[in-house]
Amino acid sequence: MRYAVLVTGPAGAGKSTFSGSFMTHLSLSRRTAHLVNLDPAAAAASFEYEPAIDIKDLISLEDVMSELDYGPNGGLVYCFEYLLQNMDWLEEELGGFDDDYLIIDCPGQIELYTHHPFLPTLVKNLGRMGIRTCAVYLIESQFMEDKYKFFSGVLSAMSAMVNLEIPWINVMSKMDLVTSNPEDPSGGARNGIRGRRNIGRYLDPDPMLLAFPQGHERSAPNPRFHALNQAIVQLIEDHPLVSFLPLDLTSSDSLETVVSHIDYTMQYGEDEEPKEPHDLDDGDFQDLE
Ligand SMILES: Nc1nc2c(ncn2[C@@H]2O[C@H](COP(=O)(O)OP(=O)(O)OP(=O)(O)O)[C@@H](O)[C@H]2O)c(=O)[nH]1
Repeated sequence: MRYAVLVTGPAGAGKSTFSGSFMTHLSLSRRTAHLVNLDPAAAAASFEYEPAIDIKDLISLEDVMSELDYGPNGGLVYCFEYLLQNMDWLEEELGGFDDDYLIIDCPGQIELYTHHPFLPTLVKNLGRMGIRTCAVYLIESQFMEDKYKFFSGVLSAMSAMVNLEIPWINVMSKMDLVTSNPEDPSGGARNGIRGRRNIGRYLDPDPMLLAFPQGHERSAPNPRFHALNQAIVQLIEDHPLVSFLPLDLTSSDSLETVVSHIDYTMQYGEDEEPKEPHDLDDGDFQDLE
């Protein structure tokens, strides 16, 4: 069985940084992992590890824009259409990786997750190739600075989950930016981000945050939107699909927790055969001593 984790989320959410830390974590746990870059616009410098498979070897956004005169968004759509027409390329590239973990770093254009058919089609193709896939959807902790921005993040996560229909984990990234002082009377507002004492209402989104606007946090929304806000509250209450795992990359325990959830969600290792003694190398015996 092969496993793939799609690392998704809006631009700048920390997908490439998380993918790099995830790679390091798996390698320290003596697990074989490979990075796959699915962003045709990604700069080589954005990767901590060189991708084993890179969509830019098939097609790059830069070439599409210069040769076909597309803009960046139309160009990205063209690149994904091209990828889907050339799945044999991906299949061939993936052919050499048996029994491995693939970390697929995706582009940050939100429309790719919410309404384009590309990722669902890609996931179907990965399934056909015997690759079990789950998605990690990152939004960054700065979303909690503004509850309207935060709920827009919750709704886009929900929409992406419904569009992809695969095992799914939502992650609140960059938690190192959130103040850790529970006694802070401003709730961390002085630092621009709410303190940890309020975090629970965001990690497990409390729709009531939206229902009763607090005038001092931000100017109250236009009354014309009250009914809309109520409807969103109702939607989130009736369908509590989204909750977030906090990710603080300065803490190895935090990363370990997120990786354990990913393993569990993908049922990683359930189909592995027990190792025969002759499959073990010297290092394995040292570990057992
Ligand atoms: N403080 C902090 N900064 C982070 C963390 N993760 C990423 N960043 C910073 O956030 C910025 C964006 O990070 P990336 O990993 O490139 O984000 P991305 O989602 O891959 O970006 P796109 O591919 O452009 O969508 C960079 O400046 C990172 O250094 C984190 O856990 N904590």
